[in-house]
Amino acid sequence: MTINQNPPDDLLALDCQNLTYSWVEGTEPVLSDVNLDLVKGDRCLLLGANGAGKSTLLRILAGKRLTKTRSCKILGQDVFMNPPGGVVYLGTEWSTNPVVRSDIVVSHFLDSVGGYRHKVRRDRLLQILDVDLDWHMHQISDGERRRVQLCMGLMGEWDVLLLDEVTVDLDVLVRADLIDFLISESENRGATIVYATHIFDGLRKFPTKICHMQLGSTPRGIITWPPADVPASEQDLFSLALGWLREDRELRRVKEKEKGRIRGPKTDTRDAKTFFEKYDYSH
Ligand SMILES: Nc1ncnc2c1ncn2[C@@H]1O[C@H](COP(=O)(O)OP(=O)(O)OP(=O)(O)O)[C@@H](O)[C@H]1O
Repeated sequence: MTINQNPPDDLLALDCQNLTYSWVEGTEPVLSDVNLDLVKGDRCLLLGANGAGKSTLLRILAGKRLTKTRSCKILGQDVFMNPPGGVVYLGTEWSTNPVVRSDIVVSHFLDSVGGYRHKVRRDRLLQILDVDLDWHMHQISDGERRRVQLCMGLMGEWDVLLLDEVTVDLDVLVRADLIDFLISESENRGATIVYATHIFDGLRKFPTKICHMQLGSTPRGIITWPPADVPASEQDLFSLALGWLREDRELRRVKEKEKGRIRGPKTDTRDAKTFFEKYDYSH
């Protein structure tokens, strides 16, 4: 595998150096010395275990969290102090907002967020995402609501897209068409994408870069994908992720054990006995 090194500055879409972040000041950082630099047109897959820090990183890149380190730029601009235009962040929390679950018709909803300004792209996305403009937002499924979110987020001409596992509830056909659309956006317009996901089905053609997020850091840097030194038959994202996540779990266990923390069942069973004595499950 080859590591990406020193891209020219004018090509850099995303430049994040030694980013460190703690949720609560003075506590152990959840992100530590994270490095992520991508050139325009890159499609980067962010891989990591639950809790590794992927969402935290994407939210920081989207300018939603203030960090003390001033080392995070998109298209040459500080993501928090001087946020660049053309950045779209799509996360799962959107669908829990009561507004997007209210009795509003999809056509009105999309117009209210500027859909009329992007009619050609909006109509193309309506096709790809198989969205009915007459749906009512409070009467559609989670996956259908997700498609409306994607249509809303993608209809403008974004330069950088930060996707946080928003394809998990799409059916496989819509997901495959969406992946093709994203690939064409980066190839034809030089748009840059960072995509955090745990699902690797149908992603073979997607990444040009891979970043392994391990317990809040990026020990492997940015890996160019597909790797020139690995035969195509062995370029399996699922196996790669499985190997990395096993390694992460071992490392995490060692670190937690040093702090006296252990996951899973406790060795002392007194609490469990008390629990079963207290509640009668025989009927
Ligand atoms: N609001 C919060 N306050 C404090 N800690 C938080 C908060 N949100 C997340 N964390 C912690 O930050 C760490 C990273 O969380 P994050 O959501 O970034 O992980 P992730 O890699 O996106 O995980 P997943 O794959 O499960 O989505 C976790 O240990 C989590 O417990």
